[in-house]
Amino acid sequence: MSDQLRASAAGSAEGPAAPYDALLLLSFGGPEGPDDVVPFLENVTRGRGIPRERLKEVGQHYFGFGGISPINGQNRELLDALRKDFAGHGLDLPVYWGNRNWAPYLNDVMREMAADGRRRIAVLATSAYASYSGCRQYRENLADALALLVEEGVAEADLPEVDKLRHYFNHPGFVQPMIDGVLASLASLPEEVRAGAHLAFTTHSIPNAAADTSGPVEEHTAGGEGGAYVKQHLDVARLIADAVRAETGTELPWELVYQSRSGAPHIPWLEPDICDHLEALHTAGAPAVVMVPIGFVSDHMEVLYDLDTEARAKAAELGLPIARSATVGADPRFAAAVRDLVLERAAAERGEAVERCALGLLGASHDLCAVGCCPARGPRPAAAGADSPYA
Ligand SMILES: CC1=C(CCC(=O)O)c2cc3nc(cc4[nH]c(cc5[nH]c(cc1n2)c(C)c5CCC(=O)O)c(CCC(=O)O)c4C)C(CCC(=O)O)=C3C
Ligand SMILES: [Fe+2]
Repeated sequence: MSDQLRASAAGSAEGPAAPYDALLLLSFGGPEGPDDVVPFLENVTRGRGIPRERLKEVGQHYFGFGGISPINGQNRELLDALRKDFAGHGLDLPVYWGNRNWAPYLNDVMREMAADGRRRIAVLATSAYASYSGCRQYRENLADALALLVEEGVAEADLPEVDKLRHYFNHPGFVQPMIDGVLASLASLPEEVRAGAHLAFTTHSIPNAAADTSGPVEEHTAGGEGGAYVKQHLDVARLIADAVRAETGTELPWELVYQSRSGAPHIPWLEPDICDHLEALHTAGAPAVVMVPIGFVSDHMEVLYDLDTEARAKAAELGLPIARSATVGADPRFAAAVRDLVLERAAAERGEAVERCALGLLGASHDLCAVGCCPARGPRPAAAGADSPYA
């Protein structure tokens, strides 16, 4: 693009989202057909030390659904919802979408945004909580994409600046749709078991060591207690359980459990697993269970296979009535929450005082990840944090 074009595009950041001139939806990506499955899994697990057996097994989960992960379609729906919401509120902010592990790849979208003259990009990751996989790894992906642009000849001074929006696990636009989902799931259970149903809040298991070092250094723990990752999930679980009690007048027992464990068997990951939990609940005489996938933003493969296929089969085997509540997906309240996060951060970056919307006990999460937040196993550059090599 000519310098003149770049200058006029760069000057376009005015209005309530200034200094931002674009929003990037940054996600995981997933295969869209049988031929994509193996290369996708290779992208995901490169250098991550996942046993072959586990990969074969996960490949079968995808092949069972025709090799198609629902995640890309769900992100397209979220893109539509965001564009509708922005347009409906007079917010003139282009929305781009890029993934870590599958097309449209982040690297390509970053190149496109730079060519379009975007200079200051707000980034929304499709992960609501702190963890290496859900936060720092995305920041590393952003740094890699910027490094690639430099390799391709873009001057460092011309690189777009990227800011990752704060964790939104406790934003009402994320929590409220899940509360409604749990109420709907409860209503779907046979009436005679409803009042005694357990709420099984579930999220992705991660290695205990990664959980312990999740979030800012001051929140790190030792011995598998779980750091910010577990603390944030417990806050959301409590919020939803309290709201359900307020709505139904019944206090339902609840637990936070885990799913989708990967890695080598000798390395400890967060437990208990949802299937073991269902068995324990059944043995203890629980009449029914609602699985609440608070760890996920949409009903992607982890939800479709690990909960809707595997855990449901376990419950059927036990004769345990079960329901699974919806993730936020493209709920308009979530789209509105994203707009709120963009405007909040924009105002903060302009140096204005901001009111930050957050439920629960933890308060709004930080804007900028400090040095040592969710550390990687080895040193790798990460953008959009205090340790970023970029401006
Ligand atoms: C915390 C977390 C989230 C939630 C936050 C977020 O959403 O980001 C998440 C999401 C997702 N995980 C996904 C898929 C996979 N995750 C894997 C492996 C791993 N996930 C991990 C963690 C997380 N993962 C970890 C610590 C590993 C071990 C390898 C490593 O240390 O990196 C593997 C390899 C095979 C396996 O072993 O399972 C696959 C295929 C998909 C796409 C689903 C679809 O296609 O619909 C999504 C949204
Ligand atoms: Fe994963």
